[in-house]
Amino acid sequence: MTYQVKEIFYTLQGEGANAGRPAVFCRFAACNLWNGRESGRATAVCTFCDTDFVGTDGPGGGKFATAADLVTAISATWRGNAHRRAKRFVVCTGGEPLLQLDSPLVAELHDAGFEIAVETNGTQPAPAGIDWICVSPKADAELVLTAGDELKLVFPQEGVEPERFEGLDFSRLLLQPMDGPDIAANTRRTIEYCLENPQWRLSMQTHKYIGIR
Ligand SMILES: C[S@@+](CC[C@H](N)C(=O)[O-])C[C@H]1O[C@@H](n2cnc3c(N)ncnc32)[C@H](O)[C@@H]1O
Ligand SMILES: Nc1nc2[nH]cc(C(=O)O)c2c(=O)[nH]1
Ligand code: SF4
Ligand SMILES: [Mg+2]
Repeated sequence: MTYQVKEIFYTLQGEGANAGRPAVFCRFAACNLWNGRESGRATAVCTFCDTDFVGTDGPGGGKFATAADLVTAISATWRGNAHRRAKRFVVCTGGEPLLQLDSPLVAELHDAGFEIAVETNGTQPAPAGIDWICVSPKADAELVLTAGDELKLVFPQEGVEPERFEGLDFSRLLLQPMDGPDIAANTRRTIEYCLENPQWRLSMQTHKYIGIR
């Protein structure tokens, strides 16, 4: 299969329980919950997206004919020194990565020594073998991925109480303030929610505050 990738870059994971960990980000093009165009935002299933995932024209982006080709590009983007305590780490995101991340790509990434994380909206099944699954449910989208390493709910979302997700099989429950015009108020509300409901922890988008990608 041909993989369509918006961009590939090396940075620190900014969000969630792995925040601060060096990673190659592979941002797959396209999403099933928004077409990515501003004109379509208001009528999309997911309306608050902070990301440009349209096309294959970003840094390191392109169309990759095989899993091996894509892994060659991801490997070339990793620039950490080898160390016994630090495996190479790739975060597959998008757009919606589970529209494209398949078993051959999982196998090639593992063969190249990568630990694989995914950031997903949870509407698609995941291929076996992914090492870290982060699901971020969207209010109006059916959730099919009900287990993983972290559930990271963007907060607040109209019509969604975090409680809805507490019975699912996730190791960590995280709330991430919704970025946009109300980020200050959303951050205060998220902090207050966690203080009152300590089964939830705060996930900040730290990269936005420290000025990295
Ligand atoms: C751009 S999405 C791509 C992966 C996947 N489509 C998803 O939604 O999880 C990456 C992460 O950013 C979060 N996100 C998107 N827009 C956001 C916003 N305005 N504020 C806070 N988090 C946001 C998503 O919920 C998700 O956890
Ligand atoms: N530094 C950094 N961390 C991130 N964590 C999740 C991201 C995403 O867009 O999926 C992201 C991102 O875009 N940059
Ligand atoms: S599901 Fe993810 S990529 Fe798609 S529009 Fe929403 S936040 Fe953006
Ligand atoms: Mg992002």
